[in-house]
Amino acid sequence: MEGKCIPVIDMQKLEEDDGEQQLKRLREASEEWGCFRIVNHKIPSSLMSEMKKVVREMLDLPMEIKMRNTDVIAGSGYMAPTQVNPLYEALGLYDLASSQSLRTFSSQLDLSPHQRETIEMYAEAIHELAIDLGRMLAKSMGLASDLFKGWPCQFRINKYNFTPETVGSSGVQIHTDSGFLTILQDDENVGGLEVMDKSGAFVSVDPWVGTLLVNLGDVAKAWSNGRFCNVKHRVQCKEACIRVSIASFLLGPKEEAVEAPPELVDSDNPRQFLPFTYEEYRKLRISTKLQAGEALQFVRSNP
Ligand SMILES: O=C(O)CCC(=O)C(=O)O
Ligand SMILES: [Fe+2]
Repeated sequence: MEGKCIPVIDMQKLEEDDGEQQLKRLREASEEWGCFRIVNHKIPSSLMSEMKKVVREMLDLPMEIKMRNTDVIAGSGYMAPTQVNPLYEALGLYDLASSQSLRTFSSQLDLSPHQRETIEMYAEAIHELAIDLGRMLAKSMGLASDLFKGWPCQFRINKYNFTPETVGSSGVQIHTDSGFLTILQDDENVGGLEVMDKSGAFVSVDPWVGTLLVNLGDVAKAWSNGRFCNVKHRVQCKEACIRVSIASFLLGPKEEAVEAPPELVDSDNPRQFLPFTYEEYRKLRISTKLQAGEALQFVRSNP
């Protein structure tokens, strides 16, 4: 049973004064898996299901409207199906904490007031959760501060056009997420997501309504001086149903470089990565087509 394998973190317990045990679990999950489910988070399930409804409506818009969702940073806008991932398409919104960006996105897609409002509420709640999670991850490493405030966040709304003919084929190729952390609202009915464990085996992630999945990305690996795992994952077509997911990425610092805090560097743990900006790193991943964390080799201190 897959659900047994992915660690589960209770957000409510984490926020309690005596949350030491949960913090330890969080650190272990981040180091061993780079992936965990969160339960008892503050996002109302009604908001999650309303957002999913709105997202489906947006993905059902005609192609010429979806094409208006243009890039703000490299690769942040609409992605049509390609030869590599023919079953996959995505809409994107950068930066979800900016009301101007939300307005532009909504106008480009001609969204209704209700759709706009739902996206705004969801963006606000997810952003708050991402910052909370960042604070807890820092705390789990013995660092207490709001290190991740002001880091931009991006939405990616994914649709997988699975049919009976495509069962067994790939929805999205193996990759790591480039940023610090991802909060994924996966499809509540349709499975297909698989994460790689430390031994290199893929573990299926079963749908679990009302919970959210967290993945740590390449920036988390660099920021933690190699301690956190940037989890490799992919989506496989396992059933002939449309699959929809909402990924919210807390990317990296806007202008400053990604660097491990000095507390995480000592003679036993020398600095593993050179400072780099998130934007440089994102471009590097795109230009090298190295999507599964391999691009980190170019920013290693001792290549
Ligand atoms: O659709 C999913 O469950 C995963 C999507 C994903 O990995 C991503 O958007 O980076
Ligand atoms: Fe991903």
